[in-house]
Amino acid sequence: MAQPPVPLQGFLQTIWDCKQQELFEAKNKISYIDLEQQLPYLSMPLDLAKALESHNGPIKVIAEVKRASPSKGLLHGELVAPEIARIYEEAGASAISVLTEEKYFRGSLQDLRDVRPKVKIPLLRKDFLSDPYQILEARVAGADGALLIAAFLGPTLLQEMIHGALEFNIQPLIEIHDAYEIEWVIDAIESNQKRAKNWTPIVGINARNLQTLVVDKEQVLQLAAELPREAIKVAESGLKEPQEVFRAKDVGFDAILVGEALVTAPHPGAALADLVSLTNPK
Ligand SMILES: O=C(O)c1ccccc1NCC(=O)[C@H](O)[C@H](O)COP(=O)(O)O
Repeated sequence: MAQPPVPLQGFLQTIWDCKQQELFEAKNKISYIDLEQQLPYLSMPLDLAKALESHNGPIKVIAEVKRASPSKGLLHGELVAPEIARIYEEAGASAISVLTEEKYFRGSLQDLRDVRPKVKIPLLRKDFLSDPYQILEARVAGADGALLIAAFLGPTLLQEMIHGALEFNIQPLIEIHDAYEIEWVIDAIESNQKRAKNWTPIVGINARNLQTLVVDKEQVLQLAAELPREAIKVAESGLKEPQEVFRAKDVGFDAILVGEALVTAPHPGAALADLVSLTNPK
């Protein structure tokens, strides 16, 4: 099995090993070539970047389908992915993130397949991806975008995975969590923009350090100014309070990604509608 391209610690090392095993099994079940043969029968993905661009207007919300998490355990064990996805769309989500990781988040690619025909907004495959095969899997399952985590991939594999995603018309949400990783992202964007001229990069700053699982929301706000100007900016993790959403908008984020606060709310649709309307004066 492949070794991580950069030294990993804590949760990221654990999940690397787990995903390598899963990848090995998936490739044995269905080959890359068999997946690729399905491409001509798929419709073009929806434009995730366009859906998230705020143009300095109201902040957009990516609502997450999340049953469990490594940091909190079970959040909503009975959650039915296509049902909550419909609720999210009706409540004003601009896109939906579907966690497909099985062991720690209790998600699946089947969730993505089930959600796709039920909503008309873009879908993001949220997982720990390190092989173009998984991007192809995402595309075939109906995703429009895929999360690529800089800390998990390191600079070289990050560039290659972005390239792979763009080849399949999947828009990457490139996730960083510190200033060091911003350099990798800038390099990856520059090298891929030479190949994909009309590509609008989407960059997420995750408040959660994925090695330690510690959440630092202040750091996210400070890092926003360091991101490339042309990038669509997404603030991720731990967001719940109106004040946090206003501050995210003030420092230039286009969108926020919210999971736990929605799936644990008594009425996820109402909780999402509140978040969506906060920065929307209408
Ligand atoms: O949520 C976790 O505990 C977690 C642990 C390790 C790696 C990733 C993790 N979460 C993935 C995410 O990025 C979040 O699901 C997403 O940003 C939404 O966050 P939240 O609103 O705090 O559920």
